[in-house]
Amino acid sequence: MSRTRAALLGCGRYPYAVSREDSSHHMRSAKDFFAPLAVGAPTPVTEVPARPSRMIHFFDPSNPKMAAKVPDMVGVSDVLLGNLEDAVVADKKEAAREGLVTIAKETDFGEHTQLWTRINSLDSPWVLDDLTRLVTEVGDTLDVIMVPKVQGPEDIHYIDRILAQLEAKGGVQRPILVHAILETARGMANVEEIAGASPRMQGISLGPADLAADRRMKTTRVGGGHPGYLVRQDPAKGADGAPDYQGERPVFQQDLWHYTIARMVDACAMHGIFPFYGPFGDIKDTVACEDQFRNAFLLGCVGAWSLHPVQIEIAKKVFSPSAEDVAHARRVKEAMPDGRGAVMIDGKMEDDASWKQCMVVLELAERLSANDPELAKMYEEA
Ligand SMILES: CCC(=O)SCCNC(=O)CCNC(=O)[C@H](O)C(C)(C)COP(=O)(O)OP(=O)(O)OC[C@H]1O[C@@H](n2cnc3c(N)ncnc32)[C@H](O)[C@@H]1OP(=O)(O)O
Ligand SMILES: O=CC(=O)O
Ligand SMILES: [Mg+2]
Repeated sequence: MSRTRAALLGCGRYPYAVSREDSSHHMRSAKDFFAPLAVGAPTPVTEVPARPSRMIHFFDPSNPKMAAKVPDMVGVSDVLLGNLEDAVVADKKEAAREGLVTIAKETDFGEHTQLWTRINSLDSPWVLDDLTRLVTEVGDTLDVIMVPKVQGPEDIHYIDRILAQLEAKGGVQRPILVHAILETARGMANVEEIAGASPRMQGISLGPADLAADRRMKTTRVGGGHPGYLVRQDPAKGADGAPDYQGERPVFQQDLWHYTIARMVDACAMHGIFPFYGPFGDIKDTVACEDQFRNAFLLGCVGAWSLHPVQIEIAKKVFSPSAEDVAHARRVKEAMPDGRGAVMIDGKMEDDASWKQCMVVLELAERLSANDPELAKMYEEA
């Protein structure tokens, strides 16, 4: 804040006055960042556990058919998420919440499948009961709470404190982590602060549907590309040497979500949390779904949402490194065991930096294959 503006606002204590532009007022001191926010709450984690989360499979706990499928999806989906927010109609909100409590109590999720929920938005009439009921009843079974329509770090601070209070009340043994959906323009502008707002932050998902609406983008699709978002090749020259504007000109479709995903990935990487692509609404278009997921994977995302059982397999395929990439990474590691220097492999230069790229692939492959014998076999044979 300028001196003049501080004087005009009547805060003569400049430079100590805290302005809205100064983000430091959002932060707790570094020393107490990892202290519990309520007496009796579990100690926050200092590092987010890197559990396989290639797909976050959504189900509606108020839908008996979907609920009945949950036990069979344990071990199939890395994450099962009981959705309470959008897609669950208002008169089913309580049934969905109670359905999720029952599922959490009655299902053995084993070692490899996590249980998440997506609560209603913070301004809704349901969210307080969502949190109170779930955390005190099944808090030890819930791994992550997904918070929709997060606008800024203040939303995470609210969730952080109330979770600590409820964990203490319910005797929850380990902290429940928090995942934010990036689906408002303000959330987008604050994405770095959201990512670093609490030690509970596990990750962020892109929510392309709500984000498109909030930004007033003119697409009615749920994620994926758009044929109208393109660049066109220059016109060829006609017989007279002038541009032939009527001739055929190839067009190249561009990625509508490139900026958003890339920025989200940077915010997450900077804070040691995990980025995810969100929903792909065209369930029947499994090819384009795979393309969208792969774009996100290549840019750094660790997983995507699955809205229908058919999308689980797509995510598994895309978010597990390919056998070819694993084989290449191993060759680089063998050629440069300590990751230093420069070598040629198949006519390509490899050095300290490309060695690190290879380590990213190998570490992910190792982590995933520890839970998945089929994948382990594929990598072994690669
Ligand atoms: C866009 C912004 C967002 O917030 S996205 C996140 C919110 N939306 C959701 O969670 C949607 C979840 N998915 C669904 O509601 C359904 O999959 C939709 C898209 C409506 C399609 O359902 P439906 O027409 O029944 O598909 P289908 O006939 O091919 O289903 C075959 C069998 O599979 C079941 N199924 C369907 N989806 C799920 C699911 N997500 N989890 C578990 N089971 C699912 C169906 O019930 C059907 O079962 P059955 O064979 O009849 O016993
Ligand atoms: O919640 C997800 C979205 O795309 O909106
Ligand atoms: Mg949404």
